[in-house]
Amino acid sequence: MSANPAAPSPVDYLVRARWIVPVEPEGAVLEDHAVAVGAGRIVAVEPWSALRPRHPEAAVIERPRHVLIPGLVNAHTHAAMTLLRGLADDLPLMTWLQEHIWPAEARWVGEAFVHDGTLHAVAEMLRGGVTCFNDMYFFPEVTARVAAEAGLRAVVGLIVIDFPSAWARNADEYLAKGLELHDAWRNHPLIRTALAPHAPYTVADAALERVRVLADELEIPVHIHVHETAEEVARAVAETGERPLARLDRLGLVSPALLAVHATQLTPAEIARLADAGAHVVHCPESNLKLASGFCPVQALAEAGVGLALGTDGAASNNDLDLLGEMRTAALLAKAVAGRADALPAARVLAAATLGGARALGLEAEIGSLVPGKAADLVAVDLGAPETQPVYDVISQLVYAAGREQVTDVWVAGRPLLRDRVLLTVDEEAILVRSAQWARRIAAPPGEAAP
Ligand SMILES: CSC[C@H]1O[C@@H](n2cnc3c(O)ncnc32)[C@H](O)[C@@H]1O
Ligand SMILES: [Zn+2]
Repeated sequence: MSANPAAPSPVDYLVRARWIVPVEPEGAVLEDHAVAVGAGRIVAVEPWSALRPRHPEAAVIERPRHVLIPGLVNAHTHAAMTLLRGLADDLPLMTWLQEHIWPAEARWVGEAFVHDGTLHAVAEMLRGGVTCFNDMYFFPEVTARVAAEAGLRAVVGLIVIDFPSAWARNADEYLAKGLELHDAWRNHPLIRTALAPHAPYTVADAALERVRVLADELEIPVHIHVHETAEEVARAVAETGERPLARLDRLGLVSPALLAVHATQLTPAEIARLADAGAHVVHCPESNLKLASGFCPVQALAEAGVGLALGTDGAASNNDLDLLGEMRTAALLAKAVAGRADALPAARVLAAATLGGARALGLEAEIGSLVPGKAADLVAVDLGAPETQPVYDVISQLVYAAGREQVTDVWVAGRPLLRDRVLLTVDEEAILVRSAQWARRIAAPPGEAAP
């Protein structure tokens, strides 16, 4: 595969790996191939024996025990919540949110919290092979700045929620500030925006209508928690007679722009409607399991042709930002839920964690697979350790046996951000010091200063 043979593009370096899994076509495995990278883009993915003679001057990065995959796309998270990891565990969603997380956020969330928490998340995600994350949190301009400075991609949520926070007082102000943010970052190569109304139960119709109009006008995605639990749906039906997804549909939000996060409660008619509309579901299996929220029917969604992406959710409900691990959980859980061992096979779940996320975020032309012309967002995973040997099937090894600690190198737009497990653009030690300081303050009893 080459970009355009008539006009050869300049090549800066070649990454040669034992295996390359380009994700397009799904399930393909290339042995002893290399990716040629020029000006931050993939110029070619070809056998080493063909590529090297054409680019004898190019620098070479050899990864002889590794598989090279596209950067992972974490399609739903709240990055700054790394600072609340482990604060409140073993609770159901609404108790967790209302009695623990929202009070903690009301007390602690500000620019410094979002800066330090997001930086911590960026370090964790890069070390796990995530090169793009779709975020929903307060102070999104801080999230955008942290991601841009670290050099990874972020889709930053223009959040809306019907309660005041340190960032905005009401839906009008959330949206006004979101629009400012959208304008400020519109030409940045790594940062995009999405409208991010929190959930049907926290955003009124009037604001959701404005979200729909803005999404159409700006041509950006709409990212929302929906049908996360049976309780959410039952309460909406009891109060309004309408299921939340039906309400979103009535307001014009069920469209190709929709990222429906969680979606554990779906009737066959709702699955058909999501498919018909071209909407996307973001599956967050570990958060759903931990909060006992329910099971997303991924096999039924796949059979209906609904686009599937994968997310970790925040570190306060997961409790990690490990998308490689999330792939494994998703694949295993799908089998248990569908009662079929062939549900969500390894190649399909890898596609969900890469191309599926890229598609949901409107970034398919740019990222999600190793195809000439796309950005060089690459991840090398070392399969040489005993834990991942012997190798019969590389993709199965990656999904069912590999751990994120086997990610050795990460490039975004051709720029190395992790080399031999060392972060190159963020100061890991300083992050850990800051996070420990936050934890001491947050854990201190109210009224007492942190030790
Ligand atoms: C408006 S900023 C995002 C808001 O969402 C909260 N949150 C984190 N995880 C979940 C979840 O699984 N369901 C619903 N809301 C969640 C987070 O704490 C922020 O307040
Ligand atoms: Zn969430």
